[in-house]
This record gives sequence, structure tokens and C-alpha cells, in this order.
Amino acid sequence: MSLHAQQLPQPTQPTPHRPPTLDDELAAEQAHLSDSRAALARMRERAEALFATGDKVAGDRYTAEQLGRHLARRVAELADDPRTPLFFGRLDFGSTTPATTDTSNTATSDLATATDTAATTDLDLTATADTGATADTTPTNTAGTAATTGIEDGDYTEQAASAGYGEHAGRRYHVGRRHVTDEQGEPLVLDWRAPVSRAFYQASARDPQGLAVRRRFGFDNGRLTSFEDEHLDRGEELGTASRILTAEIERPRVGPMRDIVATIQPEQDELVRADLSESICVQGAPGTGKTAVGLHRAAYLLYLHRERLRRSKVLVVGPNRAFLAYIAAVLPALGEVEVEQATVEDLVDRVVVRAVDPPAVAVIKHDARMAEVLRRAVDAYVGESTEPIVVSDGSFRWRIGLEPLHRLVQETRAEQLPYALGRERVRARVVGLLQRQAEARRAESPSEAWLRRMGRSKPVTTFLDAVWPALTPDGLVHALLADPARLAAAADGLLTPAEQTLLTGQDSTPTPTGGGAPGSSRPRSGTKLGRTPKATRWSAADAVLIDEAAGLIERPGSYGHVVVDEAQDLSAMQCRVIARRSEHGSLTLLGDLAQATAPWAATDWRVTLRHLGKPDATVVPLTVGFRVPADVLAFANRLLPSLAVDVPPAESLRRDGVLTVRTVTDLVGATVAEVGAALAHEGSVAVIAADDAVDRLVAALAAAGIETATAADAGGGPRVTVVPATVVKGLEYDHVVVVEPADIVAAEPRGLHRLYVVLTRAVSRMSVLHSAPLPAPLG
Ligand SMILES: Nc1ncnc2c1ncn2[C@@H]1O[C@H](COP(=O)(O)OP(=O)(O)OP(=O)(O)O)[C@@H](O)[C@H]1O
Repeated sequence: MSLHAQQLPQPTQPTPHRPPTLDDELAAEQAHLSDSRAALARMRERAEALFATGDKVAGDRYTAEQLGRHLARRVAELADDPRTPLFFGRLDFGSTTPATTDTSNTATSDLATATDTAATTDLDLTATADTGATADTTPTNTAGTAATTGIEDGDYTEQAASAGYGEHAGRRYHVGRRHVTDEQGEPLVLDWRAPVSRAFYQASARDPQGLAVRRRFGFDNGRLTSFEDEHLDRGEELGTASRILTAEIERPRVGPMRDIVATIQPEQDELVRADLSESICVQGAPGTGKTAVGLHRAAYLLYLHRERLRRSKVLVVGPNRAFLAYIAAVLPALGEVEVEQATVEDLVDRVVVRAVDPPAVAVIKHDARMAEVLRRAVDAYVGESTEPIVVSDGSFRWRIGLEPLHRLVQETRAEQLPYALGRERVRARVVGLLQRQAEARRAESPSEAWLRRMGRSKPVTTFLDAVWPALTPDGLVHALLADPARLAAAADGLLTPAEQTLLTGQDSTPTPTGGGAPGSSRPRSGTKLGRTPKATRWSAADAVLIDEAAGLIERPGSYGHVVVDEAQDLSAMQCRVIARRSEHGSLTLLGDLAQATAPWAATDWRVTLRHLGKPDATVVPLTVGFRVPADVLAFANRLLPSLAVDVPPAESLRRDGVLTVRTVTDLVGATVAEVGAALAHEGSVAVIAADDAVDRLVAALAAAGIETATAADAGGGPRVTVVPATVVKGLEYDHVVVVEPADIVAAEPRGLHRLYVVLTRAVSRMSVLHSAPLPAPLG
């Protein structure tokens, strides 16, 4: 095993009789990087040239538009960021597929003796030469065609999936962010998602998957500066002891989230490469890479099912704007520019939210029972006709009696179509009956125009409005909240009278638990009902109800795949928002029950998965922490027994962090001083405090000449961010200053869970400042 880290020398050519030195190797790899970058630039130039002339080759406007869109996407996908390595690994397959042996013991002893000495590196080079590789800048796998690599212009071939390792015997592949080919179409860099690249993430000494050597490259600002070889054929394996992995995990965090494509761990890779048809739920402790896994899975699925998912689309759902800004750059860096990102609020934006519900009211509106209340409310609009239909048509009069009308309404109802489709189906059936009469009398089929005219005729519309009136989603919810009798009918046996009162605000029934304290004014729905839906000031929970209503009335569109992050905070009704959008697709659900802070927070993933319409999804734990240093994590984990959730705690890979907990008298002054000290280190600094303390802290830092950013600023601005505790979920900073934990806990019912989130944001150092006693579990 070897690790070589040094500044690159000027490239030297090995003499014919001299075995290549490590410097030669580095120079050769650097040259391969330059060649690959040049090839990528050529690919991009070609795509740009095609884009410029595309409309001339397309036969018609539609084709020109499609082609233009395709080529614009292709140009964006081929963007090259010189700061990120184009490749990060190399696979040298053995010349024959070695038998799988249990080499775990030798691997361990090799690990123990692996040093960065000349002796070891000499051995490595000999071994490399044995596998048929040379220090030449040209990889030996130039015969690696699309068939062997399993990709053809970004599309996956089944043939490759079934191909064994033998197919790659004696070949060498560089693995990187995207596929790069030379002028002849031969691969210079393989996409990390290609089937053959899987060995880079999964091969081990126990199961080398045909690999003789796995090489990882170290980079500094886009410059290749080192490499690390594992001779899997000799039982060598670094695992999480890899210095390149350690350097990546410990690097200072600046700006938005980065991809982890170079260092995806085997258990993460299993999740990333799960089948498109498979919905999975990842229960992962803080910093175990859930978000990273979800985003890489989206990129992987897009690669594997490019055309299908381009049509049906991939959606990433995150908890808030700050989080979406933080993750926004990851997928474009992987060449994926078409994934939609949204909060649940964005998905339910049919109405503008201008009111706030008291928590007790919001809890009812977010409860799964509301789905049934709304379903019944829609159903109640379907009525019975009391009059036959009589339509004048020139000299004819067509008549449909009550009995057939009643039958066709019942038949349509039994079909359980979305309500608006049902209305159109009833209309079509009525027209069908009229058509039959007309045909019998005139002995000819009426025209399309006649059919349309009949369907829109006053008697037919009057009938429809009586038995199946047109409904809008906001109109339905408005009618329900404005009319206690209508709500009572729909909620009978589902909501208590007191709960109904909370929704409509129109009764004197005593409040349920969670309502106002005795003597205080009872909480009322925050909705400010106007005379019409348009004139109503809706709450966020109303928007979710209106989306549910829309799902009952129309047929909603479904994505091919939806990644949902921080899923532990979804209410039953929010789950249903997502379920409607993933009905015909699959889900990647990411979350941590210990970080659940919403009043309706999940305590059991099975329940959440049922609401999401994927009851059989596999729940997979992740427990290796890549963010939070061990000491900091041990401090945060003291809260776990008080959080009433059954989750495995994280184990940190990081031993390097610093935790300080200080009692102070002047909190604001101590915060300013702490931030000043933190700025002496590299990386980002966050001050996290109870929401109502944020303005005061921002002002104090400004007075001390320290400029601050908000969490929604996606990097590039000031290094210090002041973050309200309620916004920090999913984010991370090098140095975190936690101000007055007791206030964070006191600010909300699930304050201890919130504090757990806050205490797990630090990458390198965390300072906890308090003047009040620490919350009991921490003391
Ligand atoms: N395999 C890996 N290699 C390098 N870094 C990794 C790896 N996996 C995760 N990380 C890093 O660890 C940090 C935490 O990852 P991520 O935010 O995905 O964790 P999470 O489980 O979603 O955390 P949270 O529970 O706080 O939302 C990120 O900086 C991520 O880049």
C-alpha cells in the first residue's frame, strides 16, 4: 500500500530501462488529467457548435425546439469546474480474475504496517507493472469501449450489467464525475455511475471484484497532488483509514454543500445504487450522509434511466429555502441540471399564505383524519336529480327520465374517479343517451359539433350543476370551514365537536387538550375567512388541505422519483402531498427521528411510509458520522435518552474536534469574543441561538465590526452566519457557537429535539455559551 503526497514535479519522461518512479506516476496522472480536461473542452465545443446550428438541421419547429433544449442541456452538463477534479480514482483490473479469498487478516496486518516509505512504494510500482500498467500517460484500457464500460452516450446497457469482471481483465479505468472520451470516442474518464465504476466503491480485500489495485487521488484546488493505492489482490484495504477520505472529511467547510462522489462509502453506495423501482427510507444519525446519499441517488437514477426520468422528472424536497440553497450546487456539479427542488410549501402554493394557525388548530389540520373529512365533503356534493332532462333541438325534443339519470350518476360514482373527471364522465354519458335518441329518430350519427352543443346545452349544465356541481379546491375548503353544518356532516365520527369548533371557530364547545389554558381565550383557526375563497387569508395548513382537495378533484401529476430530506418532520397530510406526487414513482426518504421537531413529528417510520403510500419500503440505518467530531457528538448524544425515540446513535469517524462549554455572565459579549476567536481559524462560523435572540446578536456583531450572513445566503459572503435554531436543520459549519441552550429548549414544545439538531452542526469546533443552567440531560 502506498500513499504519496507531495508537490508535483515538472513532468519527466521515464527512460526506457528505468522503472517509473512515483514522480513519474504523478506526472503521468497529471498529464492524463490535462488530456481529459482538453477532451472535455472539445466535447463542450462540439456541443456548443451543434447548439448554434441545431435549428438548421431540424426539419420543423417542434424538432428544432426539442433539439435546442437537448443541446443546451448537454452544454450545461459538460461544464468543467477547474477547482474540482475531473477524476478521483483509478481501477486496475487484474489480468485474470483472482479467486475470492478471505484476506481480512492479512488486510489488517498490512494496514498496520503500511507506511509511506520508499520500500513500500517500490513494491507498489513493481506490482503495478505486474498488472500490465505502465507509467505511460495513455491508459492501457484504450480498448475500453462503450460495451465494456456499460455506457453509450450516457445510457446504460443491460449487457454491461450482466458482464462479469473478466470482461475488464488487464484494463485500467479512471473514474470521475462524468464520461469523457477522446477524439476516437475512447473513454479517458468513466462516469462514477457506470456499472464498472461500482468496483471503485464496493471492492474490498475480501471481495476484490476483479480489481488488482484501487487508486484514489488527492487534489488541492483542482491540482492532482497525491495518490493512494490499495493492492486488493494482496489483501490490502484502507477502508475509513484512507488519508484521502480523512482529508476530505476534515476539510474546512466554505460555502454550499459539495458532492462526495470521490469518497462514497460502501454502505452509502448500496443506497445510492438501489433500483429505481425500490423506495427506501434512510434513518441516519446527524452527519451520516443522508442528504449526500439522497442527492447522489438522484444523480445515479438519472444516469441509469435518463430518458424515462427526463420525462417523468426527479424532485428533491427539503425543509426550507436555506437548506435548498445549501444543497443547490451538488447536482449541477455532478452534471445533473434538471432536478427540481422544492419545499413542501412550494408544492402546495395554489393559495398565498397570509395567516397563522395556533398550534392546536394546525395539529388538527395536519392530522390524517382530515383526508377522510375532505373525501366525504367532496362526496357530499354528488346529489340526485329531481327533474328529467329535456333538450330542445330544432324541431326535436329529447328527454331523459329520472331513472336513467339516477343510474348513470351511481355508475359514475362507483368508478371513483377524481371528482372533476367524474363530472365530465356524467356529462359524456348524458350526451351519449341523447345521441342514441337522435340516431334512432334521424337514422344518422350526429356530428361532433352537435355532441359538443348538447354537452354545453343549458338543460344538461343545469342537471350537472344539480347532481355534480363544479368544485374548486379552495372553494371546497372554504365551504367546509365556513359552514359548521357541512363540516359536522363530513367529520361525523372523525373529529370531536370541540375539534370541529377549533376549525370553524363558531361554537362554544370546551377546548380539547392543547387548547387555551382555562380562562384564556380559546385558540381559533388562524384562517381569516372572506366571503369568497379569493378573499380569504389562508394559513400554511389550509394550503395543505387545499392540495388534498385538489388531489380529490383532479388527477395530479406524479414524478418518476422523489427524494425527501428531513422527512421526520412531515405531518400525515404533508406526506400525502408527496404521496400524490410519487404515486407512479419511487421515493428516497431521509431523516432522523431524533431530530424531529414538528408537533406532529414521526416516531415510527412505518407510519410515515404508510402515509406516503409506500408501506413496504425498506428502512435502512446509517450510523457512521462524517461531520460531527467524536467529542462533540458524545456531548449531543447525552440528550438521546430524553428524546423518546428508538434510533441507533452515530459513531463519529472524526477524532479531531474541539468542544468547549463555558458559563458566562455577559452572553452577548462572550458571543462576540468567541466569534472573533473563531475567525482566526479557517472555515465557516455560525452563531446558533433561539430565534428571538438573533437580531440582538447580529446587531452586537455588527457593532464589533463583524459582518454576518443569513442562512439563506449560499456562500461567497461573510464567513459568519447567525442562524435561528429553527432554521439550522441539515446545515453545517466549521465552528459553531451555541448561545444559551436553555432558551433554545424553552422556545418550543420539542425544544430538546431542537437542541439536539443545534448541537450536531459543527464540523470542527463547537463552543457552548450559557448563563442559565444547561438543560438537565447535558448538565
Ligand atoms: N462518504 C463521505 N465522504 C466524505 N464526506 C462525507 C461522506 N458522507 C457524508 N459526508 C459529509 O458529511 C457531512 C454530513 O453529510 P450530510 O449533510 O449528508 O449528513 P446528514 O445525515 O444529512 O446530516 P443531518 O442529519 O444533519 O441532516 C457533509 O459535509 C458531507 O459532505
